[in-house]
Amino acid sequence: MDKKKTMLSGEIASAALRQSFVKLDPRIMLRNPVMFVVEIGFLVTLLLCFVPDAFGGTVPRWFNVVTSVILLLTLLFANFAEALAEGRGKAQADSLKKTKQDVAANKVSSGGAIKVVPASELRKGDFVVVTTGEMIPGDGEVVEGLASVDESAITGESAPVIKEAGGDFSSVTGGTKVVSDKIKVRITADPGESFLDRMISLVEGAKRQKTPNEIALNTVLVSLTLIFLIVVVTLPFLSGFLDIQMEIPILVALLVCLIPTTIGGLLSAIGIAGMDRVTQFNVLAMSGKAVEASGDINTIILDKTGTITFGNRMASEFVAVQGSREDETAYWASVSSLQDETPEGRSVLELMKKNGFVYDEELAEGGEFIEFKAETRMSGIDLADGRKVRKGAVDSVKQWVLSQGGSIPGDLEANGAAIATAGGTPLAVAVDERIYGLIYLKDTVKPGMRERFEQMRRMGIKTIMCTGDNPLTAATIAREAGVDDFIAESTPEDKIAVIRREQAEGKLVAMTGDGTNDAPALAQADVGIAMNSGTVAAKEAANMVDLDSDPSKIIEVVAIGKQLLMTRGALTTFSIANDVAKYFAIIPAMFMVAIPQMQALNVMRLDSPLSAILSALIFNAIIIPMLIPLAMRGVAYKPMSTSRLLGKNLLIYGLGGVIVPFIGIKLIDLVVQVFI
Ligand SMILES: Nc1ncnc2c1ncn2[C@@H]1O[C@H](COP(=O)(O)OP(=O)(O)OP(=O)(O)O)[C@@H](O)[C@H]1O
Ligand SMILES: [K+]
Ligand SMILES: [Mg+2]
Repeated sequence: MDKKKTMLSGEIASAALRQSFVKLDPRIMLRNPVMFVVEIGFLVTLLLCFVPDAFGGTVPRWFNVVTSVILLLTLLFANFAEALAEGRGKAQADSLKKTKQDVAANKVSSGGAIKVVPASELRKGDFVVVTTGEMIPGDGEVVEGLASVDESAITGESAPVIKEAGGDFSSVTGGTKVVSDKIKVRITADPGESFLDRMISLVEGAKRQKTPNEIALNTVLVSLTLIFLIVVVTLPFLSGFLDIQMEIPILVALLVCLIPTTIGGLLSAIGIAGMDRVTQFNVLAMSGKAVEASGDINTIILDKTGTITFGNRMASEFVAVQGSREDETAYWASVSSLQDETPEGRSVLELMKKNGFVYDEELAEGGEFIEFKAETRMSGIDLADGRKVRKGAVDSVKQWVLSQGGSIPGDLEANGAAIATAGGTPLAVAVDERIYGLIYLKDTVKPGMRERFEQMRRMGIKTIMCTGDNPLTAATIAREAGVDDFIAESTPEDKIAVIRREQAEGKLVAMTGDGTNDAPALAQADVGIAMNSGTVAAKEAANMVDLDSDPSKIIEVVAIGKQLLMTRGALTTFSIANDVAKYFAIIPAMFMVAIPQMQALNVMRLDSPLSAILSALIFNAIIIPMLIPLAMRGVAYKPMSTSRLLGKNLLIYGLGGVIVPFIGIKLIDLVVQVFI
């Protein structure tokens, strides 16, 4: 495994080396104005190698040659950084493309007959049947049946997952394989628009666009470059008054040393590597902007079930209320769940069997199934004989019973509260105007949640748990998990409202979700992470998809985003501090010959003007490859508030940025003077 990895990185490195030359194309270079200026400088000194007196100068030819070589290396180093950062994604895209071979699909025609067609002919709305051993030919939703599916081609996770009709686990992805059973799938994506297609273009960086942050920083870098360009261009005129001759190659060297080449050369590598870190973490970010936004998040909205708790809310007990028996409660609980395909619904039937209670399955025949909806918080069945059976959130069922003229058993409230205070979810069971009892749905808080939320607090992030559950259960779980705030009995609309409220206060909000009812909120959030196991609607609304379907990963995504922003900030600080130091190395050297008093400014005691300039230029070049590992890996990150982080980084990278070049240039000067 390890061997394969190193071989791969060897391949990536050699491909990146090739790319470094390809990227010298001025049309590509133009996208990075700072490095484009270096390229122009390189062309000027290159010309001087062949025509030394093109501008009437007297600089020795060897100096032009050496300067050209250093400038070319500077360009190649910057290109190599970018190509290296792009490399892993390209390699991953290649392996995904292999998954995307054209498979045969069993298309169900309108008459019901099955016809084998190439997957590329499938369109949105088509139906296909997939059985054991077959590849799922396109993205879609299971409309019939249940199957275990091997999604390792996409998620890298080898354990198969269960896909079934109805509920939040119905979406399937083209390119994954059915390992047992049979499902009927409604295709939801046209060719070329599938998840796999999107994933390929994402990891390949084909659609990579500069993020708003990058554009802003780029503008600053271009402005700095322009300022130094003006300074350097006007320098010969100024020095003309002092009767000092300014040489073109020296001016080029000065310009390159002064403009922010370090960050200019590493900027795009930092962004690509940040996105790559998210991908390696098995989260697909639809844009670099989303990754950056996650670094600035102030508030995280999490749902309770499945995020903070394990989420396999299982019926664990039937609790009768005044006037009913346990077996009656169990009986009606089961009838209401006969066609309820949610995990909660199925667990009711399982508990029924386990406890040896019996129910009449035929009772449901001819009845009308009432599907669970987050809005109503109830599910059930309208029987053919006219009786209406419901189970659901206690409050909702109470309202429903009251609206039909029924009354509420005296001990319902207390029994429900007992379950809720223990962290469970009580579901009331009712037939027409009578409430029979409660179903105790059990769920547990995932281990380590408290520590995670503590970490978030140290980062200055507020956590809000939004749950459809009742206030008592919500309060218990919120307390156990240690979230900052919670909202109970929230509908999908409430989730959007919370997000909007936070955003109105100028906060950036992240949220995770998996259901169709989460889709609007996922779209409203600045960072919306959908679970890969979730519905198509959720995945389309979100700007990230977690392939592992682990909602608590949002916490690490935020950390990666923060690390990206910090790395960029740290290297920008370092780069600009560097340039200041180089200024002091070069300027005295340039004037030293004509004005001996300038020697006082030669604080670094560099050997000669030419060696001083060359040393600064060499340092300017090699600092780029030396910082590639840091740009790719990101700076070390510990959870703390943004302002403290900023202060700490300014100290390390600002001060370091001033000191390192003095030492580096002095050392290089010691070597260079041997040769000249
Ligand atoms: N299958 C079901 N039948 C009837 N009622 C249900 C069913 N599933 C859940 N409920 C009730 O509806 C409430 C809302 O459930 P839902 O799954 O929508 O919560 P949510 O908004 O997703 O938040 P969370 O995931 O944190 O619970 C639950 O608290 C429960 O009382
Ligand atoms: K520079
Ligand atoms: Mg839910």
